[in-house]
Amino acid sequence: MPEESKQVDKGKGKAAPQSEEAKAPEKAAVESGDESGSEAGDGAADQATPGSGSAEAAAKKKKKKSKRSKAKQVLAQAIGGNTDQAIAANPMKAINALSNEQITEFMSLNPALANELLSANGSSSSDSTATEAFKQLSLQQIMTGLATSGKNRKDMASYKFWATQPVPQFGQEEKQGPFEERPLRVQKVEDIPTVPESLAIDGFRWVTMDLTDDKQMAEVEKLLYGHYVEDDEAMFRFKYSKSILKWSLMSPDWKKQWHVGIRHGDTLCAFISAVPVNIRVRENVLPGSEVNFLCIHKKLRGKRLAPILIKEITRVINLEGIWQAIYTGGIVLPRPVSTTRYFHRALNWQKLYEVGFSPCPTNSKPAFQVRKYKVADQTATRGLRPLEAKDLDAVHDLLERYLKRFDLAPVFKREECEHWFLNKEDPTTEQAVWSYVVEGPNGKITDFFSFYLLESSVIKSTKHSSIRAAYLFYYATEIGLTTPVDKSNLKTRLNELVGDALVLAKKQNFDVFNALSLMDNALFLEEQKFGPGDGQLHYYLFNYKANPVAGGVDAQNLLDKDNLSGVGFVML
Ligand SMILES: CCCCCCCCCCCCCC(=O)SCCNC(=O)CCNC(=O)[C@H](O)C(C)(C)COP(=O)(O)OP(=O)(O)OC[C@H]1O[C@@H](n2cnc3c(N)ncnc32)[C@H](O)[C@@H]1OP(=O)(O)O
Repeated sequence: MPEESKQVDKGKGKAAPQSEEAKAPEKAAVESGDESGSEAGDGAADQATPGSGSAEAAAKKKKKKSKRSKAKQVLAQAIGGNTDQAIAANPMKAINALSNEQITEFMSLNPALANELLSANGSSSSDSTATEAFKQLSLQQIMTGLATSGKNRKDMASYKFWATQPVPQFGQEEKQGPFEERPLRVQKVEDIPTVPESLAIDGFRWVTMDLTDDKQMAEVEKLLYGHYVEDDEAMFRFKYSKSILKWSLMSPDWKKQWHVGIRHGDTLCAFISAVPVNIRVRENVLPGSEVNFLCIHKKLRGKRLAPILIKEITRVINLEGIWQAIYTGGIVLPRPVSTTRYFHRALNWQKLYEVGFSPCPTNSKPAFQVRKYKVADQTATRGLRPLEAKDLDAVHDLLERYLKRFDLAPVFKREECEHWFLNKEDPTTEQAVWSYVVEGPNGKITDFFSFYLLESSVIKSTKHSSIRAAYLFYYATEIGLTTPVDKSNLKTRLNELVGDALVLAKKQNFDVFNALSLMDNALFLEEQKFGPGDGQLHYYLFNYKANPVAGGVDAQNLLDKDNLSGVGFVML
């Protein structure tokens, strides 16, 4: 495994320092085996579960069983007596009886039971150190683990809100191969309430944010700046500037009503948003929405405000006659349609090291790491240049054809391509997106790629206040469009293009280049020195039951270079 495997993943919902999994994938694979024993698998991870029914599977099952009973022994030792009865009688006591070491051991031996205990603990959690440590471990496991394979999720009864929503539920997986994909709930606009659910808490009120008003945009920026997604150790937090927010939240046909806030007095303390997008799931195109920027002020966490916000954004979207949505998250909810993994490529290794983002591998030295991540001074692809307005028709056409390679992808109109990819020179706003095309000798656009800026605040460093991260956005190349596709040629071309993207990002002073395991990325991530992060990004569809889509990683969470990914949707 690459030595940068300890790198903390700062992707959305991301998390704990990983390392063990990356250093010893075999070990992680065993530990992540389905402890429940009863479920044949759920969701996306079903795609690659070899060996079931074989002697190998029987041996695995036996090993799991023995781990499960070992885990119970740990618990039995701590609380004494009959473990099952003791847990049932008092789950809190069972948790509190474990020392931190025992918790660690228990978590690794039996994450499923650990999560069961945590769920049983529910909202009545006390502040005891053991419980907190346990909870922390469990959440890390949830956020970094192989979610859809069954153990890093709560049991369905604990998803009190999500159990009521039109999303595929855990425990109701189809075992019989591909099924007909369809909406889960059919409604009429006239049945949708025209007013929001009452907040019923003194001093709180619903607001529609007017993001054309600079002051209100600044309020959203401030809320996210202080309270949006952080890593587990609270070292980094996503930092969306006003110009990036404007780019994200005001795409073609955006609707003011879909920028929903809650105020306490005058203060904006919660937010959720959506923009319209056509979502293609295999052959069906759904007029849909992309939901993002769900954020609740830290002081209001754990009060079940998130379900209220989600219901409200659903209502305002439904009022437009739109019934489906796509959203992503680092946490496991019922039920991902796909699970992708974050990868990171250092561009300014020294800075990433100084802020604690990239550790120096034990067998290496900082100087070596700096050298390792040095990129060329100049790009190498002939005909490569920044995207211009005159290229938009060609890029629209090329991207449309390329995205057809994937099972889950947006269907962009030309004006959406313009919005998402064309940088409008404006000295008063920060540039959000960088796009490049390759123009052949005959003037034909043969390739296109883009990346966008997302900074993270560095919360605990005195030396640096933020990390400038480039995120790989959409790309397309004619070389991927031959019939049949020549994978080896595609791999060579993507390596050339992404190699140049790294050079361009470095010139723009980015510190790190991030990408997920989606699209055809498995063809270049390792070659371009991207290291696996510890975060996963789960893709969800609201009110649509779809067969799993390959996320570009296999059952061991390793890049799946053979099957690549069916995800062609890049979310901000
Ligand atoms: C057709 C139109 C449909 C439109 C809607 C489509 C769905 C859109 C869905 C939203 C897509 C958003 C995409 C993004 O923006 S992902 C980014 C999410 N934001 C952050 O991580 C920022 C920092 N964190 C926070 O602000 C809070 O912790 C949040 C707001 C995340 C939860 O606040 P809090 O910690 O105070 O929790 P609660 O007590 O109020 O509520 C607990 C309930 O909320 C469920 N929960 C927790 N986190 C998430 C999450 N990320 N997606 C969906 N549900 C989530 C949780 O399972 C539990 O339900 P259940 O387990 O009991 O069932």
